[in-house]
Amino acid sequence: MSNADEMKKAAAEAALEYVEDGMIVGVGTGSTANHFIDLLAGMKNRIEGAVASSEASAQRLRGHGIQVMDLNSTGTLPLYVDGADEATEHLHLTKGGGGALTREKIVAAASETFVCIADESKRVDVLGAFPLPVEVIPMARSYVAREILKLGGQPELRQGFTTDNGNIILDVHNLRISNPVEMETTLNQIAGMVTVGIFARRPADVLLLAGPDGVRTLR
Ligand SMILES: O=C(CO)[C@H](O)[C@H](O)COP(=O)(O)O
Repeated sequence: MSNADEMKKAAAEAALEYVEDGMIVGVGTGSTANHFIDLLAGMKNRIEGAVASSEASAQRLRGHGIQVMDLNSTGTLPLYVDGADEATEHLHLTKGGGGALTREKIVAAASETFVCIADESKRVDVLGAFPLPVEVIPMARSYVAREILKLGGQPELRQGFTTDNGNIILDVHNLRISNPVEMETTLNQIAGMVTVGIFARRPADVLLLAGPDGVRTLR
């Protein structure tokens, strides 16, 4: 494997091992998750359906003839498969590069097993080099930005972007996240904050990390 896209596809392929007959599968968002959706299409007659973490993924799933289900009618999902912007060996993640972090966090929380799929460029020792996305209620934009500045981060409005929930995204630069659980908890307390793109309180259960020599499984 030479390029990042081939590695993303290899990680997605490895995640198919976790799909069992009759499952309702939670499906994430982004280019790696898109590979997973396309591969899942080959098993569509064996699964009951899927819950999508974004309108974009729901559309792609439907395009393959996979039934998209409402999380309110499925109960706990056995499996959630999604990509990440950054991942540590502790399986702490940052997510939300595609702006779908809120629904991703909901589906991850409602799933028994969260399998994260990524190419090795996503592997980091400390989270925070990739600007951390946070979803914010529009009227709280300035207030939340000031609170983030106090924590040492540099918030930047994602221009021209509205989430599936009608909110804005601030991408936070220069935040060194040495204690992901603590930072996630602190940011979560800010009024007007909808979702923080740190997935540490509910980390991945399995990380499938694809490199030039194959896919490594971290648990
Ligand atoms: O969190 C996400 C979307 O909100 C994605 O999982 C993350 O941005 C990784 O994307 P890609 O697979 O395209 O590299």
